[in-house]
Amino acid sequence: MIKVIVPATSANLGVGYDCLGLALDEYATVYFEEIATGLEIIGSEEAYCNEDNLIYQAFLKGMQYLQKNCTGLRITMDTNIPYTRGLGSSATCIVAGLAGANALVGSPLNKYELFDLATQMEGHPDNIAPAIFGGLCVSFMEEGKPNMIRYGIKKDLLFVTLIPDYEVNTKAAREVLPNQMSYADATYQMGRCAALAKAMEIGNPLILRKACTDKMQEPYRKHLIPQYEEVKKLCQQQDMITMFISGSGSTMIALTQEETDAKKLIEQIQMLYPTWDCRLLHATYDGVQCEVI
Ligand SMILES: Nc1ncnc2c1ncn2[C@@H]1O[C@H](COP(=O)(O)OP(=O)(O)OP(=O)(O)O)[C@@H](O)[C@H]1O
Ligand SMILES: N[C@@H](CCO)C(=O)O
Repeated sequence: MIKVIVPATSANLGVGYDCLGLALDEYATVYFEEIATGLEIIGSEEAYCNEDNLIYQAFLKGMQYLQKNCTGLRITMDTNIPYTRGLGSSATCIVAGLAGANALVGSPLNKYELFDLATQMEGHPDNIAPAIFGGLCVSFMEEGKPNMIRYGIKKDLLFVTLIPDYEVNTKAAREVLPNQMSYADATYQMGRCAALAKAMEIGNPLILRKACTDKMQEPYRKHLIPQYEEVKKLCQQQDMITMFISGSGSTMIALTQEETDAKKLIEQIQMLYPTWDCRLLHATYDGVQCEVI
């Protein structure tokens, strides 16, 4: 049996639309076991217990790429990563399925080959890179192939993760974005994106605060999160370094270096929105891990 562990990821970090992504210390564990025949899926929501399951689709893609077959498969999933909330659940499934197939046939593929295959499925590399390599990844596409470089993350940065009780589907959240932006806005964005990555690495709260003001996607997507403005105001009152939409939402992440401030914000949000799931997360350097058990 193969055991695969994949971290949750937060893409964009405000200004890094489709190119920045960070691995967080919340994980999905997926077991792959070859069986005599058929497909068994355990631990996923009922709606995903069929052949359309994204983990299974990625597993099939991996097998097809490796030109291998499997008689039947049991997939068992144990996850703390919420679906369709902006914490990279789709990337987790894709990476798990491909890594599971690879490990089942003796791991012929390296992480860069998995990165390429997984990005083909997800369509953009920003969640896939940290799900595979861990840490803070800057990625870009060249001639249809993903490339990435990894930054460090200052250890004391805390990610206060506020998960609403409703979904925001990535496809829908991409449809609300305009097709073009001006040179002035592109310049605004590039400077902040480059500065943000370095500021995360060295832990510079002043630059993080200024750099994390996005013009490319948050102004359009905030309308999909009715509590966005209220949460943002609360984060400012609580002196959080910054707050951004995680991936395509609905999750929002506030950044702080003070654990007491993080806990206070969580208390306030839980009083206001008792059905939300609030977690205090940290960055992790652990990308996907596979083990034969
Ligand atoms: N446990 C699961 N089993 C099967 N499919 C899943 C599972 N979790 C997520 N998915 C698939 O991933 C889709 C969610 O992907 P989507 O990109 O909308 O959200 P996300 O990856 O959680 O957020 P983001 O990309 O913004 O970080 C679901 O509709 C489903 O197809
Ligand atoms: N960069 C992606 C992340 C979500 O998959 C987006 O914002 O649409």
